Amino acid sequence: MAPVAVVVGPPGAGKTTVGQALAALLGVRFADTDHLVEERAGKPIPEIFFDDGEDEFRRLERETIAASLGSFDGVLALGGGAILDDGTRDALGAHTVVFLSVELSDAVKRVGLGAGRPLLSVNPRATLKYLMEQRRPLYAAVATHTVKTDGRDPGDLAAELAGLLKPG
Ligand SMILES: Nc1ncnc2c1ncn2[C@@H]1O[C@H](COP(=O)(O)OP(=O)(O)O)[C@@H](O)[C@H]1O
Ligand SMILES: O=C(O)C1=C[C@@H](OP(=O)(O)O)[C@@H](O)[C@H](O)C1
Ligand SMILES: [Mg+2]
Repeated sequence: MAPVAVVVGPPGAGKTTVGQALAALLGVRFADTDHLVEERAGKPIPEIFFDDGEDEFRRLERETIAASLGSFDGVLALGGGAILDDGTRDALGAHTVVFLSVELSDAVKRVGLGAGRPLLSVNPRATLKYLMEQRRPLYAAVATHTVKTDGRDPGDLAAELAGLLKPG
C-alpha cells in the first residue's frame, strides 16, 4: 500500500490546504503527518518543540512518515522540514511526490506571524527566507511533480493536480 500522492514544500506552500482539497477531488482519505505526530505525542507541535526539543519532533516525524508511506493509501501531506532527513528523502524515491512551490512574498503572507509553527515564532520572514533557500533543492530532488502556487487559488491547484494524477 502506498499514498496516492505525498505533498511536500515549505511552510505556507499550502500542503495541508491543497492536499485536503486534492484528496476530496480524488475521493480518497487525507492525512497530514504534523497531525499524526501531534496525536502520537498527545500535544500540539509548539509544545513538542518546547518540552522535548526539535530533535524529538524530527524523530517522531521520521517514524510517522516511514509508517505512513507503507500503510496509507490516500493523499499524505508532510511537514515542511520532513525532507531534511536523508532516510525520508530516500524512502520518497519510490513514491509520487508533489512539490508545491511558493516564493517568499506569498509564503510570508500565508504564514502571518508564524502561529503554530515554532520555527517561525521569531522573525518569520528572515527565517522563512533561510529555510526556503536551504530546502529548495531537497524538495526538487524528491518531486515527481512540481506546481507553482503563487497567486493561485487552492481549489484550482487541487483540480490541476487531480488531473495530473488521475490514472490513464
Ligand atoms: N494557494 C493559496 N493561496 C492563498 N492562501 C493559501 C494558499 N494555500 C494555502 N493558503 C493559506 O495559507 C495558510 C497556510 O496553508 P497551509 O495549507 O497550512 O500550508 P502548509 O501546510 O504548506 O504550511 C493557510 O491559512 C491557508 O489557508
Ligand atoms: O518547516 C518546518 O520545519 C516545520 C513545518 C511545519 O509544517 P508546515 O510546513 O505544514 O507548516 C511543522 O512540521 C513544524 O512546525 C516544522
Ligand atoms: Mg501543513
